Amino acid sequence: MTRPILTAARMREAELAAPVGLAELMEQAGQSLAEAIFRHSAGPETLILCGPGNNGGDGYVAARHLSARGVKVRVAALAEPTTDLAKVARQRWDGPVEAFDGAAPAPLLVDCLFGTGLSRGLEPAVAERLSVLAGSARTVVACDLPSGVEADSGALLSPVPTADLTVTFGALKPAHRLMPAMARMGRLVLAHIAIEPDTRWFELAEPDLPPVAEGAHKYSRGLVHALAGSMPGAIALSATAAARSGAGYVRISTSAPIPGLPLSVVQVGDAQLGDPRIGCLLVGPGLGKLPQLLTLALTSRAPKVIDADAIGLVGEPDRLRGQDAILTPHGGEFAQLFGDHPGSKAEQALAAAAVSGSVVVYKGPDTLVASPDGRLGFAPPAPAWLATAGTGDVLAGIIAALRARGMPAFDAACAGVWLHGRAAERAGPAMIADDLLEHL
Ligand SMILES: NC(=O)C1=CN([C@@H]2O[C@H](COP(=O)(O)OP(=O)(O)OC[C@H]3O[C@@H](n4cnc5c(N)ncnc54)[C@H](OP(=O)(O)O)[C@@H]3O)[C@@H](O)[C@H]2O)[C@H](O)CC1
Ligand SMILES: [K+]
Repeated sequence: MTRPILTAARMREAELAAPVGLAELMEQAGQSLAEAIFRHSAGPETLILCGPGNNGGDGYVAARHLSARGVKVRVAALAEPTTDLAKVARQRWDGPVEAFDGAAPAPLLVDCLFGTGLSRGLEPAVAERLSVLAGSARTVVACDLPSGVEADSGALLSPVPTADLTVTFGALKPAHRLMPAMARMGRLVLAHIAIEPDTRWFELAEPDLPPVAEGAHKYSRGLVHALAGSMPGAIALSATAAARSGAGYVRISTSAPIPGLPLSVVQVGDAQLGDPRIGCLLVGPGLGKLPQLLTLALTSRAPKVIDADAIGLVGEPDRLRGQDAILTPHGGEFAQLFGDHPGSKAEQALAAAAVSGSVVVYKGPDTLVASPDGRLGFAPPAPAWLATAGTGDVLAGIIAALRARGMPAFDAACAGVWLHGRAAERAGPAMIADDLLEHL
């Protein structure tokens, strides 16, 4: 089940359109916050920091529910509530409210200072106090977002403590799955509240892979044709990854035999791109400066994955319109082809998909998959150790295989990114790209 993602503005629209009133939404938010805290740590002495807005309002509601469970709860307010909702929530909290400055630490800290309404960095003194209280707590829980995080871009507007648990409501926000904020979330719990998240942005989840049909043969299971360039090691990684990802048949056209490939990967001298059985072409890994091979690949009508060096040889993004292409750039390749588009990584990925008419896998510690039709997948956190040579070649091979197996381009890219991250988790921190192959 994928988790929906809404920007702060879309969240506010959804809240206003909800079948229940905002007060009821806040009650549900605060109650689920209390529930998640209690499940996570069974209620040690707790200090809840409440800000002036509705994020603070959630805090007062949670305080009431935790106290009703017998938890020793203290509330410290940064300022008096400024919204009607938060004022009511404050009034319904029947315990004392301390001043934020000077509030003593507690084993469990709940940060309800700011959420989606953060408009600038925290005052330095406030950020400093928050960091001291977080540092003294055994467990830090963030309400909706750790305070200081900008909900839509994932930027940190001031120093942000790392939470052990972040509880968000109704839908994830982009910041939950964009760096650097993603690294501050800890375990991310999405609490259900009565809003209808109508969105085509979502977090990638385990894919439904196409079954191997009865009576399948190697062509019907998908033929991946890879074009080798000047550095054969990279395309060998991609081709082996494609074979391990269920392609029925993997073929490499190369001007010289490539050693060390599985015997099941066929090497041929000429590209035969007119072969109607090709399920997906793969060009780019190890290509080097051979633009003629990209041009050759673009003469084919087959679906294609364009990766690595080939991305730098495209020239204008609209050259790819109508090519049924999946692009897999990392940050540098993305900037080279699409330039420095303003806006968040999410907006950049969607703009790139629109202008190129292609699915764009914008890789990084936070990886996005964008479709020209506006769908946007956000990858869950992947291990930092994926940042090693050759892992991009493996990803390109996985995606090419899934595309050749008949998955639509956007679904194949989303599934490939998800599987790639899980394979890295199983391979462990000492992995090199080659190790990924046995975990596919
Ligand atoms: N998701 C849901 O369905 C629900 C969400 N809820 C919670 O509501 C917050 C959003 O509440 P909102 O009041 O819009 O905003 P915040 O509580 O995040 O804070 C905004 C207030 O803080 C002031 N502000 C903003 N930045 C700073 C700063 N750096 N220093 C000081 N003060 C700041 C801001 O005023 P400004 O005019 O100064 O900008 C606001 O007063 C959401 O995150 C959820 O937790 C509801 O519970 C409903 C359900
Ligand atoms: K918060």
